[in-house]
Parts: sequence; structure tokens; C-alpha cells
Amino acid sequence: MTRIKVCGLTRVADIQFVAASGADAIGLVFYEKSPRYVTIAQAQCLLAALPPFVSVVGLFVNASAEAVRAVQQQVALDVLQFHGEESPEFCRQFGRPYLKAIRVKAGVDLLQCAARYADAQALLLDAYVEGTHGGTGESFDWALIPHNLPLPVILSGGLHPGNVAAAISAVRPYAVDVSSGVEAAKGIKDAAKVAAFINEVKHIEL
Ligand SMILES: O=C(O)c1ccccc1N[C@@H]1O[C@H](COP(=O)(O)O)[C@@H](O)[C@H]1O
Repeated sequence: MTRIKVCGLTRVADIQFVAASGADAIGLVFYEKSPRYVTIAQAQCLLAALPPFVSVVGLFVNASAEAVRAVQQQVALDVLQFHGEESPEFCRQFGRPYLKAIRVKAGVDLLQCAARYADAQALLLDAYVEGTHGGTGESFDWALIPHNLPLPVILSGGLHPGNVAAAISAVRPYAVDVSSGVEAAKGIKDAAKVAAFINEVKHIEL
């Protein structure tokens, strides 16, 4: 079964219906330039509404170690997601499982990335879009992903209910990660789109 992460939650109601729809993980964005940014206080409030057995992923983009630690100390994160140019040494210093996001375009050597971030829990593959760090709703050419990557792949970038089944068939990822594709507006999730996305993933026949 392909796991599902829904990222960029900013509202208690969204947390509740995303969890009730069957997501395995939710993502909170601690990147101030994102329209989905949440403060530590907001994150604490959101997580108070989260039922058990849903993992919480904290997303950072080139944050300082102090900023990551401040979040880590006050918000019950299960996994850290580094979506910038963080080095392996930076990522591993927090003593928490981490996902390293790689923004994929032609010429990016994903095998080399997997070797460099060998202690990551997974590589999270997103689309490369000039001038942004992610959450763009853009997809990339899934054929650029080697079949022999030694780390689990979390596929993201422009996924939505209409393409997620094809994406899973093509890539066979460990998990899929979605943000823009299940939104009514930036940072506001759409319950019907979330349900449709999760239904597609759970009913795919491989
Ligand atoms: O969600 C954001 O605003 C964001 C900002 C900076 C870096 C990453 C961000 N989100 C992550 O981007 C990918 C793809 O998202 P989308 O489905 O294409 O919108 C996903 O991993 C989000 O967690």
C-alpha cells in the first residue's frame, strides 16, 4: 500500500478531515515565505486536533539549526523534511528521522543524491521550478527517476486526484506527497479533493 502525506495544513478543520480520510502523515510548513507557513503556536494548536497514529512531518527550507531546534522542542514532530540546500551533516544533527527533498530536473543525479543522503529515511522527489523551493503544483518527468534508488522514494510535485494513479503505476514510490493538488486556495485544503486523492491511492491495482 502506497503511503500518503498531505502537506501544508493550516487549519484545524483540515487536519481533522485529512486524518479522517486516511492520510498516513501530515506536513506542517515552517518556512516563512510559504503561503502555508505556520508558527509554533499555530502548529501546537493544529496538533492538539490530530488523532493518534498519524505521523507529523515538519518542513524546513534552509532554516538555521537554532530555528529547527526551537520548533523541535515545542512541536511534537515525528520526522523532519528538509526542502532546501541543507547538507547531510546539517540534516542529521537533530537526531530525528529526516526526509531530504530533491528538486528534480534533467541532469540531477539521483543515485548520487541517495549516496550523499544515505542516512535519510527517504528521498522526497519534487519538481525543480526556478526561483522557488516547492509547493508549486508543478510535476516533473517521472522517467528521470532511476528504478534502482537505494532509498525509499516519496513522490511529490504536482500530484492531484487525476494523475496520482498514473504516477504510482509509473514510479512505484513508497509514498506520495500532495499539497497544491488538494487545495481550494493556497493553505486551504478541499475535503472533496483530499478524499478523491486518497481514494485513488487506496484503490489502485498494481
Ligand atoms: O508547501 C509549500 O509552500 C512549500 C514551500 C517550500 C518548499 C516546499 C513546499 N511544499 C512541498 O512541495 C512539494 C510539492 O508540493 P505540490 O503538491 O506540488 O504543491 C510537497 O512535498 C510539499 O510538501
